[in-house]
Amino acid sequence: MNLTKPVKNMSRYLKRLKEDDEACREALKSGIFLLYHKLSPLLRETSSGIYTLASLKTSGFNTTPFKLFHYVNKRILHMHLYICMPISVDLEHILEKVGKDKHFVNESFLLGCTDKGEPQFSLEVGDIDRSALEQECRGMFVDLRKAFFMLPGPESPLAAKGQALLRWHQTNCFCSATGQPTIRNQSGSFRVCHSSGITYYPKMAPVVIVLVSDGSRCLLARQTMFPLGMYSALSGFCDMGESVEETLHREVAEEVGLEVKNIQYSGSQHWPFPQSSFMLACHATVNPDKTQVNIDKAELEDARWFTYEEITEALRKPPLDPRREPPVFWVPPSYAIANQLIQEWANQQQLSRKLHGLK
Ligand SMILES: NC(=O)C1=CN([C@@H]2O[C@H](COP(=O)(O)OP(=O)(O)OC[C@H]3O[C@@H](n4cnc5c(N)ncnc54)[C@H](O)[C@@H]3O)[C@@H](O)[C@H]2O)C=CC1
Ligand SMILES: [Mg+2]
Repeated sequence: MNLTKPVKNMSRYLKRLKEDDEACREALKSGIFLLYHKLSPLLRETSSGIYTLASLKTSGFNTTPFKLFHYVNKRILHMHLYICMPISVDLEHILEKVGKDKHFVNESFLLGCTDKGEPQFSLEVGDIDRSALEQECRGMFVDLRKAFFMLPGPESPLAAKGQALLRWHQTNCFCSATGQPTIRNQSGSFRVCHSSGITYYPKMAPVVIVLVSDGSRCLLARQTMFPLGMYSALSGFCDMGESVEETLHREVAEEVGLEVKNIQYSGSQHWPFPQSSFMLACHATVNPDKTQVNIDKAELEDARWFTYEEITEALRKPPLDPRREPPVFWVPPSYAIANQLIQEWANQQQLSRKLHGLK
């Protein structure tokens, strides 16, 4: 069975790998592996100075994305050209060199599939000497928060998913009912306690994130732990049994003392921080004559209404460069769903301004 051939029905194929241990072990032989050291993903710098997730193979060939830059409307678009480059050493060989048995790859977890049908896995190598491995793999392990700023857009969610799955398995090795070890299936889609019969599945914590508008301004807030100058949309974890709408009303009332209406769903995103959050993004409005914020100082450092002009200027700013001073006011980068909400709000404002003959 050649598992690297393009697969017509990717979802069915992945379902099979998730559920069938034998098929998953077979897929490992032709898989692509993302390595993590203490949950930090392995990145590689390409010849053009761009960072990418280092993907290793067991078959002696390595897929390396090469990127071209393209300017459209003053925005940089990354264009990926995937080419197959033979590498002198493969993952099994590397693992052997750093003292690991080649069967160590069986400890990987299934992440998904490339669009060419190649199965992707994440593997934690935390007990291996970090610098020896970095040297062998010609890459470096980078903290995920930092990696998010370095990786091209489409690679960040994959890096996040890989970390989330590894973290979940690391923290669910024992059954909370019996204290007995839990055993994973080959793909890592669940763990079972054979003593109690309980099956544990990887979990995400639902979080509602909402951009509140008063019609001409939007409300952004910052927590003390945010990077200097960054303001984001309001957010909060769902309590047990709550609907998205209930969480949204409660969080806005708790954090800024406002009453919202006209809730509109925008989109969702898996977010690896603080553990594994499932962000549900919405827009909502307040009555324009009831906009006085009453900040809960235990949760937020500040919350302010921002004008269309302030928002469009913040959106125009280039991605944050960690080597430079952060700007006085900036919004979360494009890989965060908060940015999508802010962008949508700005587009909506632009449209209604045009309709009213404003600039
Ligand atoms: N991707 C994005 O665009 C954004 C993502 N976020 C994420 O949303 C998360 C939640 O937003 P916050 O305003 O901080 O939530 P929040 O307003 O509910 O406050 C956090 C507090 O809630 C409690 N809590 C309840 N359930 C929890 C759980 N399952 N895990 C952790 N803490 C829990 C803890 O006491 C914690 O200190 C943040 O940690 C952040 O990573 C926040 C803004 C933007
Ligand atoms: Mg909050």
